Amino acid sequence: MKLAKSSRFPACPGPVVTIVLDGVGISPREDGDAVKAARTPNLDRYMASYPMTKLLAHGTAVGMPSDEDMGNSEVGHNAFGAGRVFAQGAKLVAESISSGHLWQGHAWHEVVATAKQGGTLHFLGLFSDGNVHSHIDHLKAMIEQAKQEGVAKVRLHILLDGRDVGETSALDYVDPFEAYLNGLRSPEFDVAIASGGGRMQITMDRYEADWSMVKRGWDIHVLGLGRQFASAHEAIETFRSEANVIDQDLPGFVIAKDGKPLGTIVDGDAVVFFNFRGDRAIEISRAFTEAQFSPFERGPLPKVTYAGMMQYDGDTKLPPRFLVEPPTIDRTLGEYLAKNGITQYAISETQKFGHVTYFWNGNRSGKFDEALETYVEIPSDVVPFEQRPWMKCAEITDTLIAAVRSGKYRYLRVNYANGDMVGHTGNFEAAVTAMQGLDLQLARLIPVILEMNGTAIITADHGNADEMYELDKKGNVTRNAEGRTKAKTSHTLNPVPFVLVSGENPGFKLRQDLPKAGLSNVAATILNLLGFDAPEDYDPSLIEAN
Ligand SMILES: O=C(O)[C@@H](CO)OP(=O)(O)O
Ligand SMILES: [Mn+2]
Ligand SMILES: [Mn+2]
Repeated sequence: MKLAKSSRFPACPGPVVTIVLDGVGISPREDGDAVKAARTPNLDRYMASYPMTKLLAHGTAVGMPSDEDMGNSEVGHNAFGAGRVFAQGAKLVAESISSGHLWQGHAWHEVVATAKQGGTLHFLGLFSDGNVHSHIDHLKAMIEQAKQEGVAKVRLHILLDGRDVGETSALDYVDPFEAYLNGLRSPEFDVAIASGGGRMQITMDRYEADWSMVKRGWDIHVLGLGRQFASAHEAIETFRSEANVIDQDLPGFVIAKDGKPLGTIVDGDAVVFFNFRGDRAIEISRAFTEAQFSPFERGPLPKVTYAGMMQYDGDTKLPPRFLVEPPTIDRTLGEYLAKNGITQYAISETQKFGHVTYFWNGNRSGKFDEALETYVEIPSDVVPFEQRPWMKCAEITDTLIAAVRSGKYRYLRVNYANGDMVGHTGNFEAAVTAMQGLDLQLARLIPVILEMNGTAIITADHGNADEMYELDKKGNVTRNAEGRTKAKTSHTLNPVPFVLVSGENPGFKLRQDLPKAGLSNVAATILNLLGFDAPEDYDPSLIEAN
């Protein structure tokens, strides 16, 4: 994995720093765009006075099945880190189902065999067609296949979305799904929703930001401990009438009959966690599979056959049993740099820490070279982010500036969570504040990078804060009965900025002949800035020598 010194690009004399503004895209429209509405004089100045282009950050450009699919942090950071586009989880699972490959694997056979010995087959995961973490079609295909293979009892544990799909769309999924289950049910096939709750309340924590979420999920799904309802529909309507929360924040619920939960998880059962994306799947997978486990009190661990939709961590091999082979993201930028003696530094706050480490390195939680790599996590607040839209951007910047000044690192990367995490709340004012907080940090950080003779790349992994209003099919802003705009909490399909901030006469310019450039073109660019030629099969660099 030796990198060739470039004959065209001299190595940047100072550090090269990639700044990922998570969820900051470039929208073609004005209304509902918190990025444009925010007063960001510094970002505006960098965009106006340095070489800038737009990068594709959604759809096939990042390995999603179609160009209707928005981007997300996993596919975005995988593309940054790998310098190439790999078919991603969403696509691999869909293909594995349509080819029938999934049903032929060991994992599926073991799951079905367990259920046919008298266990219940449980499916647990994010219940929408967002295609960021999961897709409801994958769930349906598995239920139908289980029935066909003679499984007698299936229970569903549904995590309500409202983050990758409309903020209050849960019933649009639940109601037709109940009708679908009615069609499948027979004297030989008992299938029902057993528990659920909002994805930001239970089960889907990530990067150990808040284990209490996973504990709440465990109690609901496994132990059947929680507020009881006759149906998911009733639970959703009741919670909505009691508190003004969007789907992702709905509390957990247990479906019960005569006071008895419909589907606790017990010895001899099989459990499939049907999300393909790993960050928010790792903690619950650990809870189901680790014999020694300290993050929370599980009670006696039920002996179940547990399978993940994919293997979520290539380093820890978690979970050991999985239905679809994850993409083989190899020879990443991080690995090349490590093998060529280049020092690296990665920093973010908890909510995005794994994005610049685990996702960046092709879904591996470890390092390539302990001695050459420093990873820093600034603990995130555990509050609704519309209450603290600045999040930890100032603290991240304090620490990053010290790292840049130390001169110890040739290549640094940072993710600022604000545009994304606050964008997901659907709160327009908070998203504007988030962008303004971020702008102040750029004004602190960039001059230090330039003072150290370095180069900064300002970019993003996908859009989010750039569209805060839901649009109808014709592209018009939707309004509720009182005439207020309806919030859009999900990512967008918009491109993202790529700004190259360096000292005078850098010796290179942006190429003009790459109209379809995307996030995967960034890695080769970084290698060129560090004075190396990129590997042959990396997507082309965005710069050319003067
Ligand atoms: O919060 C998340 O899990 C996703 C949206 O589902 O956002 P991101 O891809 O930016 O991490
Ligand atoms: Mn992101
Ligand atoms: Mn996001």
